[in-house]
Amino acid sequence: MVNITEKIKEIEEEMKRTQKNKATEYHLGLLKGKLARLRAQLLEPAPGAGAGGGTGFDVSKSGDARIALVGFPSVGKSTFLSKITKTKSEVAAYAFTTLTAIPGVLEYAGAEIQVLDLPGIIEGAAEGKGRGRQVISAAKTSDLIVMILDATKRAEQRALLEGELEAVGIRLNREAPNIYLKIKKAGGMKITFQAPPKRLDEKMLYNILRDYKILNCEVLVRDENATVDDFIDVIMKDHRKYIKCLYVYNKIDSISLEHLDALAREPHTCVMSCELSLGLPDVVARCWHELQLMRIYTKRKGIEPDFSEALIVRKDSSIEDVCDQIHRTLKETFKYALVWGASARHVPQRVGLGHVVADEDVVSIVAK
Ligand SMILES: Nc1nc2c(ncn2[C@@H]2O[C@H](COP(=O)(O)OP(=O)(O)OP(=O)(O)O)[C@@H](O)[C@H]2O)c(=O)[nH]1
Ligand SMILES: [K+]
Ligand SMILES: [Mg+2]
Repeated sequence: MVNITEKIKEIEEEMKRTQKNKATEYHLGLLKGKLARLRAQLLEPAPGAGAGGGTGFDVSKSGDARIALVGFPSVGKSTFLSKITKTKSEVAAYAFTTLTAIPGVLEYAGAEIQVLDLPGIIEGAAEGKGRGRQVISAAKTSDLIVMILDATKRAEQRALLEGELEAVGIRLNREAPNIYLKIKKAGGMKITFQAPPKRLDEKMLYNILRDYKILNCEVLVRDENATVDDFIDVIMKDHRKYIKCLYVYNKIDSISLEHLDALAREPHTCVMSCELSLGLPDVVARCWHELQLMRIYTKRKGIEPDFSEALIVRKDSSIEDVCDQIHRTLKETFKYALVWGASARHVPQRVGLGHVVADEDVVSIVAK
């Protein structure tokens, strides 16, 4: 493991030394590819390795979605968990008060959202410092990362943390690159660009693919702005996770109004003071919004819909997903469904399993 860390350092240093220009472009691209491969290796648990591997904490998923609280020590992660759930996680003024993952349940809009309070991570977490790798593995399993930041600390903390998450393949608030890659058994490499690329060329992709020992494949670059990093992300797609992130600045009781105002205007950002219970409902509402969960109400024939209890489904869910939520075997006897609400073209609309529902639709399933 030490060896991989050293190799990573070596490559990072070589990249720093290498001037960026047309002549070094290919070499830098290759180094980036190597770096990505080594970082992925670092995250594989070593054979026979016990704790400290890339396995996260032993907390099973529950509820409708999972939120991970990630941040440096003593920013107020545990205080936040204790405020928004019934779980009490230990709070103290010293770093590393929390040593493992503490799950709580946030009840909101009829949904149960699991919130994981995690140990603080420090610089170098991605390389295995502290419990960093375990924390990051846990974050990787979440539907939303809530990055808690200390409003009284330097502005760089945010970029530092993002860097740690990036290094292990987490991509925050981004979509997978629009590049198609199909690995084949024979036929050589076929590289096509949908529009003239601005930051890539065929030779560069060819070199990187060869370095990854991918000799037979089909590539279609659909995005003219795609970069080498995007291309490496596509090759490494099994090690990449695209997760939403909400940045939450805590301790605004201790900063000026001007500073607070500037922080609150950053994208994907909320501000709060757990100590003064300021801004908490807003943070929770933003979490709900970012999770993009939908509430579906069911209705039996001849009876008013049941608005007291919603089924919680993910964004873009279909009637099939709704059936699966109700009962494992329901779709076997499914005949059609009637839908009232935003997704219905006329009410009620008669639809099949593939119909995509909208938030707060009312659905009545008709069985064979
Ligand atoms: N001023 C101020 N202090 C706060 C606020 N929220 C939490 N604190 C204090 O910050 C300190 C750290 O809080 P914790 O909740 O233990 O922080 P943590 O991020 O869970 O820390 P670790 O588990 O050690 O990583 C405690 O002394 C809290 O009382 C706040 O809104 N304002
Ligand atoms: K603490
Ligand atoms: Mg804590």
